[in-house]
Amino acid sequence: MTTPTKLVIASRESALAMWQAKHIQSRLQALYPNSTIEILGMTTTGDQILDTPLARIGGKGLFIKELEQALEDGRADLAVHSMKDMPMHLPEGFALAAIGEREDARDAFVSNDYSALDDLPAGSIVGTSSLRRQSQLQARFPDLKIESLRGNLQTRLRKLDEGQYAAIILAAAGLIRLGLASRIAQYISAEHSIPAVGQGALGIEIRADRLDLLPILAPLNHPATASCVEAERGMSRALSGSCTVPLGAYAVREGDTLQMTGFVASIDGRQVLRETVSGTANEPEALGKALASKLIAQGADKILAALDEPHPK
Ligand SMILES: NCc1[nH]cc(CCC(=O)O)c1CC(=O)O
Repeated sequence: MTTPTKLVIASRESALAMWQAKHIQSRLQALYPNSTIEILGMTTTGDQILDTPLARIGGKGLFIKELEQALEDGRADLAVHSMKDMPMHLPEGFALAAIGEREDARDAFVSNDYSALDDLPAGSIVGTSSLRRQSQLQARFPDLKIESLRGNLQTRLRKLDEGQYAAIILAAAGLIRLGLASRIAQYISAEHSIPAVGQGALGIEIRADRLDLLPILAPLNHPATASCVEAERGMSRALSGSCTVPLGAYAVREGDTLQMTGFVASIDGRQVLRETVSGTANEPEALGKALASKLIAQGADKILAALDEPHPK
């Protein structure tokens, strides 16, 4: 392997994306002290459309397309993403070079007035644009009112502080990384709110033909996290999941074994299917598929098909 003279990291410009890019920059700088490691910040379509629920604007690809363009043009060598924002199938010509160690994967309850979900009075307005969070929350608390909440982390916190919501639900990982863990009133257990596929993990994307980068980036891969996230993505792929369907999966690795829970729900949370599997960490994708098959046997395909039918508004 030749040590690179220069590496350019493409990143979105939100505070969290920049934290993630700088984290990878300092890891690379420590590995390759004689190289120049730069960050190329850019705005994506997903950052610009802030008033529409993600499920309606077509999902995850919107946050990564401009970064992939920079990889394509050679303006950047690698792009850093939250694995949660990565589509289940990368566009032709791109590949994941590494998956970094997972931060806390749980969802967080953030409120200025209440210290736990159980304390919210009936009718309270909770902000989230995630169908996954919405369906799991409504299943437990049918009397809460869910309202859309978009924007980067800072924007979402500001909207909470302005009083539009009694509480909001965010990924704990983002808050922790930005030094905002003190805003978390309650960590919601993965039992109660199964996290999004890949939540809390970072992905390093490259152009598929840049084989030269594989050995350079390999030390950034965290094998235990990678097997968990590949298993979760395997389930989602088998159910053709995107952020337009209420679905989640969470795998934990112990030794050579993965233990994994997944769910599929109707948006109102009235139907929630949940299954658990465990198996070898060597074949994570297959384990994810096995979990999907168990969910399909329970009727997951019918729930997902119903989501495709036109519904009001
Ligand atoms: N969808 C936006 C997004 N992408 C990644 C994170 C959080 C950090 C992570 O999962 O790595 C967030 C914010 C959130 O869900 O609150």
